[in-house]
This record gives sequence, structure tokens and C-alpha cells, in this order.
Amino acid sequence: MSASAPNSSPEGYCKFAIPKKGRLYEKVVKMLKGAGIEFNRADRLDVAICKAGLPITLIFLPAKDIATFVGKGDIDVGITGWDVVKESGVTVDRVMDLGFGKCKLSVQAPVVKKITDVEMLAGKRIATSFPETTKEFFKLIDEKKGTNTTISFISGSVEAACGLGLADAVVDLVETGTTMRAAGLEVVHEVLETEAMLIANPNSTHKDLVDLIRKRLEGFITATKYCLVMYNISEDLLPKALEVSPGKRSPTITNLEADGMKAVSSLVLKKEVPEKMDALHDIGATDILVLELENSRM
Ligand SMILES: Nc1ncnc2c1ncn2[C@@H]1O[C@H](COP(=O)(O)OP(=O)(O)OP(=O)(O)O)[C@@H](O)[C@H]1O
Ligand SMILES: O=P(O)(O)OC[C@H]1O[C@H](OP(=O)(O)OP(=O)(O)O)[C@H](O)[C@@H]1O
Ligand SMILES: [Mg+2]
Repeated sequence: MSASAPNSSPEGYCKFAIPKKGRLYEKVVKMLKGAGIEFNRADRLDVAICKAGLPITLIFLPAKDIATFVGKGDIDVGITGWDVVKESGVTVDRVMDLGFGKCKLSVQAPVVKKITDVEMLAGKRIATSFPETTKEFFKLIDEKKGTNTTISFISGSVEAACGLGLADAVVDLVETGTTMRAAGLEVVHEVLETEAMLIANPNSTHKDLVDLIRKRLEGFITATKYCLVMYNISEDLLPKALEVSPGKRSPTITNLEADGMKAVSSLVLKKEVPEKMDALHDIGATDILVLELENSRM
């Protein structure tokens, strides 16, 4: 650890919490780097000051604690899953969905039990790391059926609870379903869809910096979704070509030295690039180039 490494946030800095480990950590760090929110984190320290004069302190916390701290106002802004925000019961500004960490909080039961309707679990034992969301969900079923479903908290490896005889069903996250299937479980009901998001305390005094973070992340996310496609085309074929590549807002069109020729630059969704290139080539476009974007600001 360097002698000058900080272990607290300098006075007046915006506090920005990100997950310190787990499923979201690497994606968040990559996104911050791409967005130009760079920092040096000293070994074993969970606090880092942003570089380039940004008055932002990054604080590395468990994803589950981030919503609570942002909700209470101890931290101005953070990145965590919507599931965690719901579970903590706090009120935060949902500033921006980030498009990763997508999964579903689902009621899962052993395949062999053939639970075809979630109401069949009324009055049974449910294990979960999301007790509040689960209680809220089963409360409605209990009220309807006059039952008293038991919800017990397990901090991890929730999928093992049924096999160990600790529960009749679990409420846990499902992305690919690999963990669930390996444990002999199946989805009975989907409770909540979740993804990672930028959240902020509604009363934060750092609205400008929260907005700066939002704009930078937005620019990076756009850059990762789009490529810049450039091509030359004769004027008479231009309308057809623009139908294929209308751009995000609108394409840039410039005159070429050669008579009746235009040069077009247009943003195209990465996943659509191969088919758009084929279509442009078929229309008569030449010198089609595709450029990766490093960052953007729209
Ligand atoms: N399989 C998954 N696919 C996509 N997103 C997920 C998955 N598991 C968790 N998440 C998201 O990531 C958030 C943090 O979960 P994660 O498991 O990384 O934290 P953790 O349980 O604190 O870490 P660890 O599992 O390393 O102990 C969850 O609240 C959820 O929003
Ligand atoms: O549908 P899948 O793609 O298999 O993903 C779902 C699993 O991912 C998460 O667990 P994680 O790996 O974070 O372990 P944990 O239970 O220790 O948190 C979640 O709790 C599920 O168990
Ligand atoms: Mg986990």
C-alpha cells in the first residue's frame, strides 16, 4: 500500500459505490475504464480517488450493501442490481439501466415434485437470499389461501436447500438455468426481472457529477453497441443505401471529388453490421469500411 493511498473520501467529493467482487465487478470496472472514469486502487483498500481531477471517490462494496447506502444518502451514486434495490426497500433514483447483469428472480422447485402452479407452495418452506421480496410475493398467496408460508434466509448456495431437505422450494436468480438444472430444480414462477443499473440518492448534492457519470457511461454503452460504417455510393443510389443505413440520428453525407459520388458515414448496430454490409454492397456501395468506436457522446 502506498503511504499516500486514501482510506476515506476527501471532503466535498461525490461518493460512487461499485461492487467489490462477484458477477458485476469485472463488467463495471471495464465500463468505467471505457467511460474515462479511471482510478488507482491500492492493494486491499476499498476506496479509490478518480484520476484526471474528477472529484469522485470510488467505494468498493458488496452489491447487496450498495442500494442501502445510496438509499440512506451515505453514498451519492452507485451501481448494483435492481433485485438488490427492491430487496433493500429503499427509494433511489433509477438513473440508467446498464444492459448487463440480466437475470430473473424465480421461484424454483424440485422437478420431481411436479409443482405446476406456485399456489401449490402455499404454506410450505421457502429458502432464499431475498427474504423481503419473497415475503411480499408469498403474502398475496397466503392471504388468498389462508396459509402461512415459511420464508427462511440463506446467504448463498440457495439452490442446495431443497436437496438438503431444508426447504420445499427456493427463490433465487436464474440466468442460463445451469445452476438450477444441476440442482434438479425448475422454474415455477418468475418474481422479478433484474439488471445492473446506475442508482442515485434523490437528495444528493452532487447532481452535476451524477449526470456526468451518466453521460459518460451512456457514451461508452452506445460505443459498444454501434460501429461506424463508411462507404461511397453514386448519388442516384443514395436513397436506397440510406434506407439500409439511416444512422442513429441521421447519417453524415459528403461530396466526393468524383462526379455524382457521395461518401456516407453512419452508425450501425454491431449485431446488424454483416447483413447491412451485404445489402449495401448489393445496392452498389463501394469501399465499405467498418470502424470500432472507442467512446461516444451523442
Ligand atoms: N447469474 C447471474 N447472471 C446475471 N446477473 C447476476 C447473476 N447472479 C447475480 N447477478 C446480479 O449480480 C448481483 C450481485 O450478485 P453476486 O452474486 O455477484 O454478488 P454476491 O453474491 O455478493 O457475490 P458472490 O456470489 O461472489 O458472493 C445480483 O444482485 C444480481 O443483480
Ligand atoms: O442461471 P445461472 O447462469 O446458473 O446463474 C444463476 C446463479 O448465479 C448466481 O449465483 P453465483 O454464481 O453468484 O453464486 P452465489 O450463489 O454464491 O452467489 C445465482 O445466485 C444463481 O445461483
Ligand atoms: Mg452470487
